[in-house]
Amino acid sequence: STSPHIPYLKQCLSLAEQSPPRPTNFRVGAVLLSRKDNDPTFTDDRILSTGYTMELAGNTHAEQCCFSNYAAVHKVPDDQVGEVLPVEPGRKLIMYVTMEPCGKRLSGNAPCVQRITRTAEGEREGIHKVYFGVKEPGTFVGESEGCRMLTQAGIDWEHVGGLEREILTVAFAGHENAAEEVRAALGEKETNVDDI
Ligand SMILES: Nc1nc(=O)c(N)c(NC[C@H](O)[C@H](O)[C@H](O)COP(=O)(O)O)[nH]1
Ligand SMILES: [Zn+2]
Repeated sequence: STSPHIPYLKQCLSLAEQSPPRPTNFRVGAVLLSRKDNDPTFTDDRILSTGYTMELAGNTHAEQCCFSNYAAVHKVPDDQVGEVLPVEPGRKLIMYVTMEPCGKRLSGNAPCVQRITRTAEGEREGIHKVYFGVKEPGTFVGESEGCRMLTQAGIDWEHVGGLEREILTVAFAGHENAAEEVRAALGEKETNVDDI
């Protein structure tokens, strides 16, 4: 049986496919939900928001749009989204993203890990756990920092395998040599001539 996380990653992948292809980033999709504790089949999940790369104006990331969409619905500025996310006993806030949240961005804009950690303030736990389908490839920032930074902030995370090829194919679509980058990111060795 497939993991119960897979349908959510597939929903994130559908979101990512709506992102305009660019050589300067990855096409990513994100879903934010509230989950009841000890609910192994996720029957009582409540979707709170979704987002995809460049859904909103400017050089925006999927996770950023997901939070920004929620903040807009609740009529607060983006940096106050933590104050309007639901705090409900016996429920946790969960984020699904096709790709590991960024710890550093070439543009210098606030990385998504920072946006995630900032949802916790005072009594509010904020985001409890992040599930993603691939670690960030080294294309832009080399060794990814996202997971280490989440751990440092006390936020749990988990890589859910099974959709890597699909997720990377969508993510790299705007890149010059997308197919080769997907293969490299999948860790497939180049087949050089003397190996044939
Ligand atoms: N998790 C994630 N969600 C996204 O929506 C997205 N576009 C990236 N991409 C990560 C990549 O590291 C940055 O896109 C580059 O570092 C360029 O930085 P900018 O995006 O221009 O700030 N990562
Ligand atoms: Zn990001």
